[in-house]
Amino acid sequence: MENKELLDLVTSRANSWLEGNYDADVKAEVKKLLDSSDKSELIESFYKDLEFGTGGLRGIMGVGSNRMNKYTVGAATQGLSNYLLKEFSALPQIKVVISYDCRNNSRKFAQIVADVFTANGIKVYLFENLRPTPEVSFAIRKLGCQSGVMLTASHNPKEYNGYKAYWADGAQVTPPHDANIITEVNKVTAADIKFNGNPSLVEKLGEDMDTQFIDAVRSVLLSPESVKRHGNIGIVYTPIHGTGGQLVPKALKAYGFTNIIHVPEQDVVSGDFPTVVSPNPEEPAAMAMAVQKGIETGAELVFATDPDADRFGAGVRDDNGDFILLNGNQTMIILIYYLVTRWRELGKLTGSEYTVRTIVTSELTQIISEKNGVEMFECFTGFKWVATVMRELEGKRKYIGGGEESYGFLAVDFIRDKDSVSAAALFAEIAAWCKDNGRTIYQMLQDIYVEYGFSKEKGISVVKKGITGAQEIQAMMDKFRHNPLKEIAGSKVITVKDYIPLESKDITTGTITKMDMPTTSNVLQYITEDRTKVSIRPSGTEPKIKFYIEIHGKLASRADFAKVDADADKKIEQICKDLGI
Ligand SMILES: O=P([O-])(O)O[C@H]1O[C@H](COP(=O)(O)O)[C@@H](O)[C@H](O)[C@H]1O
Ligand SMILES: [Mg+2]
Repeated sequence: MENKELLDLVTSRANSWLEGNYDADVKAEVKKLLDSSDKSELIESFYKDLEFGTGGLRGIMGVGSNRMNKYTVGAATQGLSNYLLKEFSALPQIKVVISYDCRNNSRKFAQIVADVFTANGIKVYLFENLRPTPEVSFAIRKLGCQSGVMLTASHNPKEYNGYKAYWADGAQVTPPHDANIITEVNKVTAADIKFNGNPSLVEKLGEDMDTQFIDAVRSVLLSPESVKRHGNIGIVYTPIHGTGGQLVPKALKAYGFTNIIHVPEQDVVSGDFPTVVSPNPEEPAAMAMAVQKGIETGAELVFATDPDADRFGAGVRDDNGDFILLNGNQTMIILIYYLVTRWRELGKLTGSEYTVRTIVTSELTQIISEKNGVEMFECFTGFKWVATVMRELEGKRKYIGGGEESYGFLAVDFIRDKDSVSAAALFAEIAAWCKDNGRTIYQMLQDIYVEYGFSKEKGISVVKKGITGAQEIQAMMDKFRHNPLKEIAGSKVITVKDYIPLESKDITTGTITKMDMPTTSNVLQYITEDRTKVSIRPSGTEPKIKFYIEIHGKLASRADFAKVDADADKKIEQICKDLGI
C-alpha cells in the first residue's frame, strides 16, 4: 500500500473512533495521535485489526484497532459471546471461566470481559485474583464450561497484553471455531458491545479450585519412593513476578519437596517486571537472579515460569557444579524420556499410549518415544495443536505427555494447554529418581544421547517490529520459499517441506508428497543428507521471524560429550552463516 493510501486509511479509521461510542479519554488519545506530526504511532495503532495468532490476540496496549484496549477486548468478547449463544443455543445456561495474570491492565481487562459476557446472559466463573493459564483450562473442564478467557500476553515484553480464548474441552480455540469467532468479532461495532455487566451472573473462583488442581497434579506422581528419599533437594523457584507463585510451590510441596527456595524480589507481583528486561524464561537473563540464588544456597535445581505460568524453564548442575540452563528441547527430551521409561517400568504401557511434539521440536523426542513403544504424533506450533491431537484421540488412546521447544510441556490429560505447574513437579521428581539411579539430570541427558543418538538444537529469533517489520519478514519467507538453499553446512538439502501447500519435495527425484495436517501454516523446512533440519516461520505471537536448527550426530560415551557438543556449536555457527542470520 502506498504511504498516502495507508495514511488515508488510518486517518479514516481513527476518525471513526472520534465519532463513535468511545470514552472521552480514549478519544483524547486518538486525537493526539491524529494531531501529531509523526504519523508512525497512528499507523501502527490503526493499520489493521488485532488478529488471533498462535496464542489468541496479542498486542501492545493503547488506543486503536491494532492495540489491546477496552474496545478490542470488548469486541472480542462480544463476538465470542455471539458465537457461544449460537453454538450452544440449546443450553439453559452458558458458562465460562476467566482468569488474568500480573500484567498492567490484565485485571481491568478481565473485569471488562466478565461484564460483556454477563451482559449477554453468560455465567462467569472469575478468579478472585491472578491465576495461571493452565488453571483456566483445568477449571473449564472441571466446571463443564463452554469457553474461557485468559488475559495475558504470556512472556512478551511489558508493553503487551493479550487474550487467550478457550473452547469447551479446555483447549485454545482451533478451526472451525477460531475462524467463526473472528467472523463474529469482525461484525461487532463499538456500539454493539454490551459493557454493562450483570454481577449476579458472576461466581468467584479461588483456593478451592487451586486445591482441586493440586490434588489432580499430585495424582500423576510416578516415583513416590524416590521423592520420599530425596524430598530435601534444594529447588530455587521464581515466578518472574507472575502467576506461578500461586501454584508451583504448592505443587512441589504436594509432591513431597520440602526445600523450596524463593527469590523474594521476583515473588512481587508486578506488570512492570522490575527485575528483568523480558519475563521470558527462554532468555538466560530472566533466570539470572534465580541462578544466583541457587549458587548462594547450594540448591540443585533452578526453576522459572513465565508470567502466565504455562512456560517452564529449568537449570541443572553440570559435573563441575555449575548451573546449565536447559533449552526447551533438552527439557522436553528429559521429560519424554522419563515418562516413557517410567510408564514402561511400571507396566503401564498397553500399546495404546501416545506422545505429541510440534514440527519444530527435536526429533530425538520421537526416537526416544517410539523406541520405547510409544507412538509420537507431530503437530503445528501452538499448544492448541497438541490439544487437538488429544481431542481426536480422547477415549481411544492414552496421552502420556507432549510439548514443544519453547518451554511448553503438558504431562497430564486433565489440562489442555501447556502447564508449568505439573512440569515443574515432574522435573523435580526426575531429579529425585536420578539420585536413586546414581546420576544427575545432566548426566542422564548425556546417557540419553549415548543411547538414542546425539542431537543439538538452537532457536534463533530475528526481531522485526511494526508494519515494515512484518513486510520484511514476509520478504524473507518469500526468499527462502522461492530460492531454497541447496546445501547447509556442507550437506546437500534433500527435502524441502512447505506447509502452505502442504507439500514435501524430494529434491533428488523431484517427487512431491502431500502432507497430512489439519490446516496450513506459513512454515518452511529444509532437511539435509546428514539429518540437519532447519525450520523457518514467522512468530504468531511476537514481531519475529524464527529459525529452528536441529543437528544430529553420535556420542560414544559421557567422556566425549564436551568435544561432540563443541563441534555441534561450530556446525550450528556455520548453519547460521548459510542462512544469513
Ligand atoms: O506464548 P505462549 O506461551 O502463550 O505460547 C504460545 O506461543 C508460543 C510461541 O508461538 P510463536 O512461535 O508463534 O510466537 C508457541 O510455541 C506455543 O505453542 C503457544 O501456545
Ligand atoms: Mg506463557
